[in-house]
Amino acid sequence: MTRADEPLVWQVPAVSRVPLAAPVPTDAEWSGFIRRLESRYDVRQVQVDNTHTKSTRRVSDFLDSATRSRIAYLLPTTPLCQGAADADDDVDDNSAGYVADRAILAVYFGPHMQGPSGGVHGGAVASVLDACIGMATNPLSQPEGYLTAQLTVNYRRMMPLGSYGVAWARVFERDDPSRKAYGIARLVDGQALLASRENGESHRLPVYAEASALFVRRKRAVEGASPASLTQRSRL
Ligand SMILES: CCCCCCCCCCCCCC(=O)SCCNC(=O)CCNC(=O)[C@H](O)C(C)(C)COP(=O)(O)OP(=O)(O)OC[C@H]1O[C@@H](n2cnc3c(N)ncnc32)[C@H](O)[C@@H]1OP(=O)(O)O
Repeated sequence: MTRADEPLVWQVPAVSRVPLAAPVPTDAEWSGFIRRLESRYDVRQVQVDNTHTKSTRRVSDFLDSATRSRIAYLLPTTPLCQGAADADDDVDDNSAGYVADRAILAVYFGPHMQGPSGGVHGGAVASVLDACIGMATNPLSQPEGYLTAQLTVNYRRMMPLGSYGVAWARVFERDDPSRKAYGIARLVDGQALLASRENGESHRLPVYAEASALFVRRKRAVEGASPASLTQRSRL
């Protein structure tokens, strides 16, 4: 066997596990965190159909599995724009005209999202910011929905592994004739955010990353798709 025929063997040094700042939250801890966000920010968690049995599924499965389901999408209870559905509307009633233009995405960055030693992978951070702006742009996951055309991420500080992240996004411009929507998002430490809110502090929290994005609406709806199932529609 010549040297060229030898199988390539990667010499990977042993990697020691980085101790996390906070252990992976239990179900109770995670839902407690989400309920606190809901009450402080007048938002409600969107219940997504993640059963793989319906064509209505619109949840970002990739993020759901990457975070081991420690991810939550939250929308304002009071839409900013006109045409909001009445709070008592039936779930199937097309959720008429709900335009949020804002969204919050809560996520726990666990060991499976490691990038640099002790820090969250930049791709994971970008995905979270992208999904958050996507949610604000198209909160009902309409089938003729928006796709990311451009995403720019500014990484300001390394997000430590083992932290609760909260991203908030805002759509600041929609140009319907050209099917464009422009949005921004920021990622902060979720526990620091809640603590400052609950203590009535007004100083600005450190931003770990921020993004701006251009979303473009598809020309045609995707075949067979319909709006996402919002099982707690009446709470929005
Ligand atoms: C309730 C649900 C709960 C769960 C929620 C989970 C939320 C998760 C959310 C997850 C979200 C994750 C989201 C994802 O991960 S989306 C996945 C990643 N993105 C993609 O795959 C997109 C791929 N690209 C395309 O499909 C097409 O290129 C698109 C659709 C984008 C445009 O192709 P289309 O043929 O339709 O466009 P057009 O040529 O008619 O142009 C129309 C206008 O747009 C302008 N333009 C177009 N492209 C660009 C560009 N790149 N930069 C700047 N400008 C651009 C263009 O100049 C024109 O403007 P004007 O000249 O008229 O002024």
